[in-house]
Amino acid sequence: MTEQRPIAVLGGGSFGTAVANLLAENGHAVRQWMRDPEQAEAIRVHRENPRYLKGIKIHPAVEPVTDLLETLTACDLCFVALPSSALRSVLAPHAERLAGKLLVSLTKGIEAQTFKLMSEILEEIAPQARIGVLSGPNLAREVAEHALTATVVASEDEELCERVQAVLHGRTFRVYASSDRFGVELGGALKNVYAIIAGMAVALGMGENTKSMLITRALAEMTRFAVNQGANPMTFLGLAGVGDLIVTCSSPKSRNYQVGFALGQGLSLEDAVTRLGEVAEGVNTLKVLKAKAQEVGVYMPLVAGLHAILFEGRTLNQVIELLMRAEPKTDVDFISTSGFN
Ligand SMILES: NC(=O)C1=CN([C@@H]2O[C@H](COP(=O)(O)OP(=O)(O)OC[C@H]3O[C@@H](n4cnc5c(N)ncnc54)[C@H](OP(=O)(O)O)[C@@H]3O)[C@@H](O)[C@H]2O)C=CC1
Ligand SMILES: O=C(CO)COP(=O)(O)O
Repeated sequence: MTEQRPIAVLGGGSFGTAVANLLAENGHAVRQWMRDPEQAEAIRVHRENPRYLKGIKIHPAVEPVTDLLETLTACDLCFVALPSSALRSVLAPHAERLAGKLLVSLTKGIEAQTFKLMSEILEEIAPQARIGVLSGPNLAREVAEHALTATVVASEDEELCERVQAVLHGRTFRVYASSDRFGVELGGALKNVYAIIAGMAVALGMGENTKSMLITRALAEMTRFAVNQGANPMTFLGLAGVGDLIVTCSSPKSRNYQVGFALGQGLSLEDAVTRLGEVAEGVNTLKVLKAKAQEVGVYMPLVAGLHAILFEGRTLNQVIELLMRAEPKTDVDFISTSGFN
C-alpha cells in the first residue's frame, strides 16, 4: 500500500541515501532532508549524491530538501539517518512538530554524555511521537546496489512495525519485525567497536582463525553487557546482533573496519578518522562503553584492550599479550543455569 503522504528521510549521507532510494523504488514519494543546499542542488541536477555513494543513481521520486520544518510538517513517517553526534541538536528545536509522528532511527550509536540510545533521545525530545529503530546487516553501498539482505524494525508499537515493513520490504530488502527495541538498537551500536578490532587484526595479517575467534568472543562480550543492561540475549542471535556483527567485522566496506585497518597499518586515530571522511560511530561508542562497563562491573576485555591502545598509550603487542594470557574462561555464558559460569 502506498503511503498517503511523502515519507521523510533525515540525513544526506550514505545510509539515508540508500534507504531513500529503496522507499522510492517501492513507489513512495520521498523527501530526503540534508543540511547542505549545494548537495541538494547537485542531487536535483545530476540525480547522484556528490559526496556519498558515488555512482548510485538517485530515484526520481526522491526529492532532496533543506527545509526541516517543512519536511516534518509534510510527512508522518520519518526515517532518521543522522550521525549520533547530531541527532539531538538537529531534532530538538522541532520537538513540537514531532508529536504524533512515526520516527524510526537508523542511527547506530550512543550519546556521549548520557549513554542514551538514539530512540531514547527521540522519546525524550518527542514524548508524543511513536518510536522505532531499524538495524541489521545493511552496508549502505550493498543496499543501494540491491545485494540481497534483510533488516529488523523494532518497536513495542506493532502498527509502526507493520507500516515500516509495508513501505520498505522489497525484492532485495527483507524487513523482519521485533518488539525488542532496546536489544536491536544496542546490538547495532555495540558491534561497531568490534569492527574496529577486526579491521586491525586483518591489517596485522592475522589468520581466519583469529577473525572467527574475535567475532565469537565479541558476541559473548556484547551479549554479556546487554544482559546487564536488561536486554534479551536472544535478540543478539538475530540479524541485528550476530548478523550485523559478522558483516561489519568482515567487510572492508564498513567504515569502522576501515578505521581499524588504518590503525593496524600504523596510522594515528586522528589520521585514520580523517582518511575515512565519513562517520565511524565505533570510536565514540568505544569511549562511552568502556566507562559504562567499568561503572556497572561488566567484564569486556576486547573493549578494554582497544581503549588501552587508542586512549591509554598501550601498544598493540602489549594488549594482545595481555588478552591471550588472561585466565581462560567458560566458552558460552548463557547456556547453564547451574552456576557453571
Ligand atoms: N553507511 C552505512 O552502511 C550504515 C550506516 N548506518 C548508520 O547511519 C547513521 C548515518 O550514517 P551514514 O549515512 O552512513 O553517514 P555518512 O557519513 O555517510 O553521512 C553523514 C550525514 O550526516 C550529515 N550530518 C552530519 N552532521 C550533521 C548535522 N549536525 N546536521 C545535519 N546533518 C549532519 C552529513 O552532512 P554533511 O555531508 O553536510 O556533513 C551527512 O549527510 C550512522 O549512525 C550509521 O551508523 C546504519 C546502517 C548502515
Ligand atoms: O552498520 C553498518 C552495516 O550494517 C555499517 O557499518 P559502518 O558504519 O562500519 O560502515
